[in-house]
Amino acid sequence: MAVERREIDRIDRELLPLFLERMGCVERVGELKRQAGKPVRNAAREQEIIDRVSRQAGEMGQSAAEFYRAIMAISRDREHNLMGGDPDLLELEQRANRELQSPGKVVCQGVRGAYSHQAAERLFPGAEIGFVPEFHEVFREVSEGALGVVPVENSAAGSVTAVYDLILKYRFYIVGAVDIRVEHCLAAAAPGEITRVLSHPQALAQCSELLSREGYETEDYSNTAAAAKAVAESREPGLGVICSEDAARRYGLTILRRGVQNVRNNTTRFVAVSREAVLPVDASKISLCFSLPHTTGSLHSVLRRFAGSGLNLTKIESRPLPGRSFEYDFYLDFTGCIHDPSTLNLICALKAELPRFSFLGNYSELSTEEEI
Ligand SMILES: C=C(O[C@@H]1C=C(C(=O)O)C=C[C@H]1O)C(=O)O
Repeated sequence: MAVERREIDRIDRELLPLFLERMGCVERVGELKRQAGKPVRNAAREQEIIDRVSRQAGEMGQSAAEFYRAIMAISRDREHNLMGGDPDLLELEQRANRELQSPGKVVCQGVRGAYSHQAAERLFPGAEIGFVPEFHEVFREVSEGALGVVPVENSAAGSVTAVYDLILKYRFYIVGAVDIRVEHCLAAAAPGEITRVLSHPQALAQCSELLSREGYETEDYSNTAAAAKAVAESREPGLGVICSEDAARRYGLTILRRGVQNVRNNTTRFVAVSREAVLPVDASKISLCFSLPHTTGSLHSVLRRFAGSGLNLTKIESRPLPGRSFEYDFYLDFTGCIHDPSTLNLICALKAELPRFSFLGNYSELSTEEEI
């Protein structure tokens, strides 16, 4: 094997100067494009190269194409880097507030005592919190300057797709995130036998084991905290509710059982949205969105850029574009800080190359553990 390894080393010694020479040419092409105000990416030229090397490489055609796609992605990143990046993003990175100014109004969906309310209090302690019945109303308030707090994902039930659709529609900035432990309890207006239980269908589903074991009748309600309020007001005997302890206490209910959800670790992630960007120096999570052309490997070629920059992807969600057949917007979270020059360069490159691209923010995430 030693002989072959020496051969490989020799080939690598010959490849490296060629690679560097090619990068030198790329830099000169990049400079000419900058002077001419031309975009970095030239898809037709790249396709020509891919077709040529695939043909010339015979049965290794596919692998050669893959190899050249990687080289060209590296070349484009170099060109973007030399061009200095997207002026709007560079300006935003420099100028955006490093800290959230004292939050004025904070708005969430539901009523007092809802899990959204807990999330808003964790994110913005001491702020004035308002409530609206629907998610789209939260976004409308944000367009008028409020901060919004909305749920995006539950560890058992998955993404809240209606909220992702609004995030993608409005493209406000995400300025914070928090994980809230969803600990349901069974409560009633007074101690005694329960026969019927009100709650949000999600909460009833999350407590299905207890409900069927006890043979309770169930009734859907718009919101867990609103159900708690209704039970407190009705005082109907035998009527119970599945809600948070906080909501039960808030509406003066008697807690009959705690921790009644099927799964012990049930967590919902909330994000804070704002019209204004806030980019703390120690922010650790970046969100962005874009759409992709319907071509083989288009998502892969984007994801490879993250891997190549050593960035860890934590979430990807695709949502259909309204009014188009099977075209999608992608929403992405990854760990990173926009103030890191190589990360900023990657975001600028993606902005220049991807349709419908938006940088949605850079923030830190509060975890449930910090609560205990
Ligand atoms: C170098 C260029 O810029 C980009 C990189 C390419 C490459 O590495 O071969 C090809 C096309 C462009 O997308 C160029 O336009 O030739």
